[in-house]
Amino acid sequence: MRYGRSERPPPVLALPCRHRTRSSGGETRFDPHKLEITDKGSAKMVRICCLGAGYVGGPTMAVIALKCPSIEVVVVDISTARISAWNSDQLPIYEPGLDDVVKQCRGRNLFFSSDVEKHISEADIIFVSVNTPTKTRGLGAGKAADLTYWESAARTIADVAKSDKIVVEKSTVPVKTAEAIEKILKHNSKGIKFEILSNPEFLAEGTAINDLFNPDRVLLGGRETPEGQKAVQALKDVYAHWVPVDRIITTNLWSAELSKLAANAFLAQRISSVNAMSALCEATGADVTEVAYAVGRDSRIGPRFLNASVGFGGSCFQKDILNLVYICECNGLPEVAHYWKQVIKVNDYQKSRFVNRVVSSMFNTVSGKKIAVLGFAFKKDTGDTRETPAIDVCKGLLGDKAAISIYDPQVTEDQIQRDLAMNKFDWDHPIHLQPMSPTAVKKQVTVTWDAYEATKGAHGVCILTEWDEFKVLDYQRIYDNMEKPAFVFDGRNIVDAEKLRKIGFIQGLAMVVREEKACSLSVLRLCCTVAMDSQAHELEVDELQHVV
Ligand SMILES: NC(=O)c1ccc[n+]([C@@H]2O[C@H](COP(=O)([O-])OP(=O)(O)OC[C@H]3O[C@@H](n4cnc5c(N)ncnc54)[C@H](O)[C@@H]3O)[C@@H](O)[C@H]2O)c1
Ligand SMILES: O=c1ccn([C@@H]2O[C@H](COP(=O)(O)OP(=O)(O)O[C@H]3O[C@H](CO)[C@@H](O)[C@H](O)[C@H]3O)[C@@H](O)[C@H]2O)c(=O)[nH]1
Repeated sequence: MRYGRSERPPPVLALPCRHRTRSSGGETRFDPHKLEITDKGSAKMVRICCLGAGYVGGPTMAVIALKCPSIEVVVVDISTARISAWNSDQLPIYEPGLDDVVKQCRGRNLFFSSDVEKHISEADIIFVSVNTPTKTRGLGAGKAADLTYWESAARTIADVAKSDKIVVEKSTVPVKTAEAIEKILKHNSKGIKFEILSNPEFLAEGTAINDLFNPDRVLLGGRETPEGQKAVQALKDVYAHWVPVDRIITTNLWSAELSKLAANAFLAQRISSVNAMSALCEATGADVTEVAYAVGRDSRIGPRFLNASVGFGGSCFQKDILNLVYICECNGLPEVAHYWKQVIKVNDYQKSRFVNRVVSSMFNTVSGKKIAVLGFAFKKDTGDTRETPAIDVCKGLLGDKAAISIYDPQVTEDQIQRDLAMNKFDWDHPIHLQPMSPTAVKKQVTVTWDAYEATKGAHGVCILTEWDEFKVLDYQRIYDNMEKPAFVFDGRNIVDAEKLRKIGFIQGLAMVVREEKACSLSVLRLCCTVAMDSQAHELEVDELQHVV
């Protein structure tokens, strides 16, 4: 469970009491163009319901509630544990600034509830922000998006709706999903009108609140009919409460759906490009940080998303690119599918390259050696571990029989053990539907709440998440308490390589030995090819001898 530091589930609190303003028995009509409820002629508060109280639904709706005090927002979920957590002091996700936003509007115009049907039936605009995992079996397994949760949400909407609704795709979905959803909704509609909009979310975890406050753009796709355009305008009016109108882009439905997959593919492609370059840098003595900087100074390329790393993680990039690959294949575009597949392949290569470097640097075996892992989340400022590269790295090291000691400021032991035991793609299903207890809890893994404890007695340290606190650890203290030779492998390029080298670490921080020295010391070659970084240092011969 992703409950932040504490392993104790948050207390279950009752939903705050609400006073409904809608008069009973009155015929309720929602005019999406005016964005107001007309109940026998009188203006009423707009009601939004969001299905899915996860990393997207929770923060997005909290910000809408904060920025639009005149709109009532209810977030519902089939996981009662998640809803309880949203109603408690310990929110189910860690996101800087989120607590503050929720505190300001929860109980005012922001509510969390398990009563899915009630709130669907009362809402005017329904956001669907449920899981869209990668299919694990059947047609398209391992690539296509599993739309089970989306379809189930659509069927519930169709079943319980009693008035016209705007249904907004917030989840990331394959292009043309709206068409399928329309069929489900309209087939069951009993004369009720549904307008489907695509409004993909571009927030990144760890910066979600800032991203929502100041989005680069808000994308709205709708049908090119008068009704479709009215619905688009209605949703535009919601965002216009705080987003400058020139940042609200409107497109047709299919462009909006595809733009989301395209944006993630482009972002991930930059990371795989720089990671591929990091391999070449290590082979040639170039410094990938310097290369990325020089490349990024070209205004046509830009500096962001060029940090070489142990590989990208997170719930979106891999899933969405696999989905894109599948869509290309289905549309008879194998060359295009192949192109995007390489982004994933390079990412997998980068993770296994990291493991190989650790093992080969440490004299070709980590069996029985304690390896400290600093950082388990897929990036800093989140407790999210979905598809984190740390899972693959730890599994790789465990495969070589290492004893791993993990510290992450936001990830619990329970979560780590579950991640290391879970099958591929299982993590992306609602939490209460995931396997309850991991079948193969790793005895080789310990988890601590302290970086110094994790590194005590270790032979090597792997930095796998770029938490700011790892930059300012007392590395002299860490070194003093480690087995010697002490190795550091920086998978995020965050520590000062030169400083660590002076302390005495054998820096997994890419030490490339000059060929002439290495050839006379061929037995020492294995400790020359270390980690992922940037700086190509010359490893002194006496240091090499010391290592051995
Ligand atoms: N996490 C991100 O940063 C991010 C950003 C942009 C887009 N997305 C996309 O948004 C969607 C949701 O992602 P997430 O990270 O919030 O997932 P999540 O797992 O954190 O949340 C999804 C929630 O939906 C609930 N749910 C499933 N079926 C439901 C139903 N029928 N009715 C009500 N609730 C239901 C689950 O219990 C779960 O709590 C995915 O399609 C994802 O690709 C995610
Ligand atoms: O230069 C970089 C930038 C990122 N990463 C890694 O890439 C992964 C993803 O990072 P980031 O994109 O910042 O976080 P996400 O929360 O996964 O956000 C991405 O995925 C979301 C879900 O679709 C989108 O909404 C966001 O726009 C998109 O940035 C993480 O493991 C990062 O450490 C790198 O290795 N190098």
